[in-house]
Amino acid sequence: MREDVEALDIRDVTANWVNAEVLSHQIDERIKALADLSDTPLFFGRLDYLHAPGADRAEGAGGERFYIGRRHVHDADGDPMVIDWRAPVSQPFYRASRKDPMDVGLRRRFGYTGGELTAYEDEHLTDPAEAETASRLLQQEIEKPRVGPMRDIVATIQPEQDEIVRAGLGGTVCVQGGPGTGKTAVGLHRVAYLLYAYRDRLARTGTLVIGPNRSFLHYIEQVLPALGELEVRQATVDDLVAQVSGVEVRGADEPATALLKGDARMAEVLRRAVRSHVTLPTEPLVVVRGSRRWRVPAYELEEIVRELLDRDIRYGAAREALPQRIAHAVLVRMEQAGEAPDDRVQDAVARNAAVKAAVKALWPPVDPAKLVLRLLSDPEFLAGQADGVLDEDERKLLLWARPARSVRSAKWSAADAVLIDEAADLVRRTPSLGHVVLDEAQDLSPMQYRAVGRRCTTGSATVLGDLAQGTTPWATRSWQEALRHLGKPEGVVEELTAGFRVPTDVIGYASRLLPHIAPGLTPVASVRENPGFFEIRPVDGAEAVVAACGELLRNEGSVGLVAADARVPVLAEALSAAGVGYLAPGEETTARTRLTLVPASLAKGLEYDYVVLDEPRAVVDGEPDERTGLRRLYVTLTRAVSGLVVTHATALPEQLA
Ligand SMILES: Nc1ncnc2c1ncn2[C@@H]1O[C@H](COP(=O)(O)OP(=O)(O)OP(=O)(O)O)[C@@H](O)[C@H]1O
Repeated sequence: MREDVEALDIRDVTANWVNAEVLSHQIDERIKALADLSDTPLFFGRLDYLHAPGADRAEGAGGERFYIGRRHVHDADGDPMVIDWRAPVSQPFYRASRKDPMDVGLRRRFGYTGGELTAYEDEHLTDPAEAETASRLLQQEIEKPRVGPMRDIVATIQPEQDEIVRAGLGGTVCVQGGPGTGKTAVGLHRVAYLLYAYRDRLARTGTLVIGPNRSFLHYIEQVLPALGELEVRQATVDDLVAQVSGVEVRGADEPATALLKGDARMAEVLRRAVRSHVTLPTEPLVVVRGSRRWRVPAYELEEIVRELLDRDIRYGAAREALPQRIAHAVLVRMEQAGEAPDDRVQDAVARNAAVKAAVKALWPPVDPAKLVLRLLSDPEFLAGQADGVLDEDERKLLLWARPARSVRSAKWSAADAVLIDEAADLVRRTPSLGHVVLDEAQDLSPMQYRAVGRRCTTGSATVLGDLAQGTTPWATRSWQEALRHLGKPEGVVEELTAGFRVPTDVIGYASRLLPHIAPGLTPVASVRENPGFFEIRPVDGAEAVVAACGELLRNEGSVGLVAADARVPVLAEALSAAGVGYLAPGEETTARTRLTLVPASLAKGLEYDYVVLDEPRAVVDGEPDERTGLRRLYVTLTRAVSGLVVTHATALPEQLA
């Protein structure tokens, strides 16, 4: 297939050089998408249907056999050899069961070792004599040592995951799932599925994956390209709002201030602040044209302004409509005086200096950043807009101690940028994408949910998160509430509880924290057969922690040394002193360097084959309050795939007892 594309000769088919450039770009992209990936086999499954799908199921009608793979492959005649895993015909590979065989007689899974076909496994779903067995290949896949960035899971997507992956584009899905239940994997595969099933629509509107930080985005960035999808944008919420707000984030807020700035009530304050720029007219408007003067009385101008204020349109759109509305009022007067003005006259009146001046006075332009600057600097302005919404203490929290002089010199915080983004949307509607995947959603503030929501107003979203892993002061308390802030109250909440990452003993230990951090959540049930390696080791200093890393590095796979942010420098020094090389989160492991030193604040969403967790007490104490500390600890305890060593010199938090 690649050779066919490479051999295309487009010299005679393009009318001009622009067409030729566009076509040759498309061909390059196609060649890239068809690249061979070493270690990635073309197919991983086979389905033998009892009848040809879609055909008459009369007795004697022949069955059909399909190979299932990462992408569609056809032979020289154009006949399919491998069916894309996302095609409807492939669905039984993930969903068929003995209870509902979906017309499949045989399901075969292929196992590979380094790209070589080394095993297969058959299920005769309609044979009553065959006993149900767990898939060895699935077990092997899950137990495989982890190295490098995240991989796709197309060969082993589980039925409950597949339901989410293949949910239609129309609806918003929210997935609550404990650590390692495959939320990120499911979200990424869902994008790939949607791009397949709704290619044209999404090609126009676009898709976006939102993650918590750069290192996380690096960790997941290769999954979609491996599935042949190269066009999906990945960003953090901060990246998104930075683009619109145009301000550089150089400041930080106290937790209480950040909490308030992220509160949904700020949206109302901003709405009022934007609208406060509109003034109702007190003077009539006089337009001079030639020898005639046309007068629109103040009460009529007021009607026009009020009507625009009542309509559900953006401030900027109303501002653009206002000159024509006024011109129309002038035209009515001209007609009453016996003139016959046409559209051109109306346009000319709309551009008349007097009309322009009136618009400027009645409905002045609003600069979103300047507006937020004023709210945070001017106590009287803030009090006017926040009346009945924020009390006096709250308003004090918002006001800068030293008011900024200009947008450029202000020390904007991340939460300020979100406020500017909200204000910008009040002035001009944010364009909507077709689908947005929001990962680690539990850490978003209501205002951040709104920022994400306005990027998919006419599209849908996949929201992924774990209430127990919320570590911000504004962490999500309920998914229904989050969906409301997102503007998708009709979104459906699903729960995943089967754990694919963390070994039984380790998840059992970490789950002791659940009653303290998220009572009511179902603990994760590990599907790994290997109980994993788990040890709690009292140590007397950083050297002993480094020694524990050394021991674990004797195994295959990656090792993560996870520690409270404040302990990272000490451990970095100890590692260097011992001559042990290490990476930062998101950097790719190599054969020589398989150890990553992970600050607790960046551990979320990542995983390592073996983990040394340094000093749990320090992880808890590194957070402003105990519940957040215990949640951070829960995150750090649940990063290991094959084994965990907890090292500690001070007493462990009593909640782990
Ligand atoms: N069906 C599956 N088959 C094989 N591996 C799977 C499957 N589902 C998930 N995994 C693996 O389990 C690990 C955890 O998945 P993932 O990171 O998506 O979980 P998560 O729920 O997002 O975790 P966290 O809450 O920690 O962010 C990954 O290595 C992923 O590839």
